[in-house]
Amino acid sequence: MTKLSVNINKIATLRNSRGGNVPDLLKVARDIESFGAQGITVHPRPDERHIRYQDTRDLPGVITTEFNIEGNPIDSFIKLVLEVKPAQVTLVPDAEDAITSNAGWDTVKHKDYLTEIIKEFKQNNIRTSIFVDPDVTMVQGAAQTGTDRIELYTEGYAAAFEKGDKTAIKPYIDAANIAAEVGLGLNAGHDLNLENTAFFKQNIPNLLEVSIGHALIAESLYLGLENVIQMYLHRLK
Ligand SMILES: CC(=O)[C@@H](O)[C@H](O)COP(=O)(O)O
Ligand SMILES: NCC(=O)COP(=O)(O)O
Repeated sequence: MTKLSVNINKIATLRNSRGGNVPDLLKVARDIESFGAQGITVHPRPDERHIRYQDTRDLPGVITTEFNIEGNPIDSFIKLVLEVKPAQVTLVPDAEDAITSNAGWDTVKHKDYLTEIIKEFKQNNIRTSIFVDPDVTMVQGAAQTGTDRIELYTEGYAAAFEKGDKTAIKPYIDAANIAAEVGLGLNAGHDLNLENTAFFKQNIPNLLEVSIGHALIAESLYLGLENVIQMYLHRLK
């Protein structure tokens, strides 16, 4: 079975846009779990434009499924993760000014750096995952760092799939096979949605977990809008 971890960054984006507590991030996280999702993912960025560091501290008090914290391991992030002790930390090499994550790690170039950070997280019983492109060398490099898992960066697959190009799955299959060979657990995420997730799951062996946020929240709006408009119309009769 592949677990679904819902990334709630976009709920925080909406909340922050008005400065109050609507929608209530903690309530949404609990609801997501009660609807069956097996995990909650957050990606606190240094500018706290969506998830705030305080959200990350508050969530473990209300959620009961797997908590996954993603981010670039700058000092404040490392400190936060060691304080919160989530089930899993996913290391992502995103620049501070990036709109969203846009590349995986160069696990060969950053081997020593990653090895040191991963060791510290693992000593604190936190499972580690590294965000990587579907590149065999990068997967092999990840194995050298001692990480438990990798997360395959699926933006390339999602973009090609949208254009009708299903051959883009090929490097992901190769990467998944190498991951299994070298003993790495496999996660995936970025731009997965209701259209492209089933094909990905059907073709990728040993897929343990996907984290999905942006599309899932947009789809929830589309699929919920009709119901809510009817409820308003009823009140306005
Ligand atoms: C690591 C990754 O793939 C990202 O999708 C990320 O977690 C989303 O972050 P934003 O919500 O800031 O775009
Ligand atoms: N790790 C990927 C993630 O958490 C969600 O990415 P996206 O669905 O918001 O693109």
